[in-house]
Amino acid sequence: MERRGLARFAAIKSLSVALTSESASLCLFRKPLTILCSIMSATTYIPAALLLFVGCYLLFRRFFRYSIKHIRGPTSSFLRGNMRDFSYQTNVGDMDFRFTKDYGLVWRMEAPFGQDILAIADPKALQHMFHKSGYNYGKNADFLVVTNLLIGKSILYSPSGHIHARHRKVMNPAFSAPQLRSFLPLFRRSAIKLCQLLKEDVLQESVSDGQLVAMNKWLSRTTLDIIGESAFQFEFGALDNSKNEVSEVYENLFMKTRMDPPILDTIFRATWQFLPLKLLEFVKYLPRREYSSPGVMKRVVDKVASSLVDQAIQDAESIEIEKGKKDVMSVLVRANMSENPSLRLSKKEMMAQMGALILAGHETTANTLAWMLWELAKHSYFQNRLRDEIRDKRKDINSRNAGTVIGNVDFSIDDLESMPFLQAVVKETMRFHPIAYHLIRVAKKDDVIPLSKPITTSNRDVIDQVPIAKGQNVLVSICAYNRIKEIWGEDADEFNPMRFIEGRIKHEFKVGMYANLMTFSAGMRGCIGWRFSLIEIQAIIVALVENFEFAVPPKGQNTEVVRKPLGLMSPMVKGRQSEGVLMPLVVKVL
Ligand code: HEM
Repeated sequence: MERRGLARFAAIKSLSVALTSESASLCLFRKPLTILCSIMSATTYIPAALLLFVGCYLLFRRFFRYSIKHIRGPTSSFLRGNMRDFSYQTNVGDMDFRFTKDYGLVWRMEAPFGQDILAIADPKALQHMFHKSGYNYGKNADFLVVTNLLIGKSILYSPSGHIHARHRKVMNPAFSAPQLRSFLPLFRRSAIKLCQLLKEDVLQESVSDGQLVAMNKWLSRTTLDIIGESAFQFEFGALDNSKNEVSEVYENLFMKTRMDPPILDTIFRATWQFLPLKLLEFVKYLPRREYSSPGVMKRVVDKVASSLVDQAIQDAESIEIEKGKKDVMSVLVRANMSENPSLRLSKKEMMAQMGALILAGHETTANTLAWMLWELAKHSYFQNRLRDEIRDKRKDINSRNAGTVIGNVDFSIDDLESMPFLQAVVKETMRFHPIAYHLIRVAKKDDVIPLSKPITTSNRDVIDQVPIAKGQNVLVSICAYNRIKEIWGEDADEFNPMRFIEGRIKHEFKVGMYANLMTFSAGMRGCIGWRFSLIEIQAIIVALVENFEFAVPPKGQNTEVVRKPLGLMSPMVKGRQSEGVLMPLVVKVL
């Protein structure tokens, strides 16, 4: 409390200095005050100058560039903007669903210092931004700084279009459909190992009607092992519970860095977009957990990554091994080596890609699976229907293999793809629980964003396009787009996989890369691992539903699950947030 008070005092002090003192330069020329001024300058003039600069810039934007002040939206405070609505929702989407109801598919919010944010869920606007605007909508400073702290300058970081295109070109071959199909046996091995562990080590035989299990923890270990083996032929050994540094630093990473951010921190971050990225690299020295813990993770991943990248480079030089090694990193290293030397990724960039794959491809899939199990636990009818489909397919597989000595005894990609209800459950979970619920983009030049549905402004004008100025912050509401009733049906606020079977979804605009959802984003920066993730999810969910029955814990056991906004939507139990990410389910062996 005391420290917060001091920080608040410092901020108020710097603001008052900015407003009342004479200019810093004049001060330095007055001899008696010189020493005092130079001591004060570091603590007061720098933030004061920053605030003045931000203030002038915002005034300039408001009066001389396109303003979006006429777009309707919620009220906000000048210092905090709408950051409370944004970061302190009980459940991800509470804010977006309320605002789309009040204002339509486009609304205006504010960041600190009255900076406007244009929030968008409109499909035509999203199609324009993600498919028709090239690299005109870049990532914001907050995302760039934090990913750089966490993993370095990977594909996720690349601030400019040409850097990103270079990364993507080298990475694409590792994510081709045939390459990913070859991973299914590996995914199934891990899924079956998870089932064995649950049966043998976790669930007690004496408890016949099910036992409470923190399923998220097991799913997270499984997906970490999978990404280690398939991406780098590296065994994290997370399922075997062998304590390893990587799974330890990842545990509750998003909670440590993103949960309930203090308001001063939010205000501080709001100034980042006005500062050079090089300068912002120094935030890692700030004595706060938000900025120091990503560095700890980076050091741990770098230690593993350095030798793995060296090994992959050595292997790529040997033609024999080249034919054998199929892990993502080996394919990536080979693609890099055949690239024009001036376009090749450096060793540091390759190491950062490893961090990116662990960061983007581990908890995302684990959390999606956790929400899928939760929905199946809540809707036993859907769970039983899925299990029936799996058992029917199992019979087909067994009869296909009958009489063969070495047959294809497990589910193939074709088997999974020919299970319509499984496909529908995956799509509906992706729609209903988009793990990356928001993206923030910044316009790199003036633009006019078209809308599919006109909106009424605060001046009562009806408009079907929004002109914006270079530098405009845009919040892409993935969670709101995925719930638009005109697209997904009147029951869009309910979990119902049948919508994908009955074919009652209306797509006028091509938006997302999978099922026209925005869950994997879209366009040039869309998720490179979407196919990887879908095969992995199917491999795991089929094994779990075939072997276990899932139910939600009985009421009154203090197990109400909420969708916590931690940058990544994470399950937590209301009132037990200090326990970290948690999805408790009653699990029974079948
Ligand atoms: C349910 C699972 C997943 C979801 C919902 C998801 C979602 C996303 C989204 C929304 C983005 C765009 C981020 C942005 O533009 O700021 C993205 C990018 C990315 N994802 Fe995924 N992802 C998932 C799984 C995976 C997996 C399994 C991998 C790797 C094996 C992966 C690797 C990546 C990478 C490397 C990028 C950056 C692509 C680029 O900038 O070109 N993701 N993901």
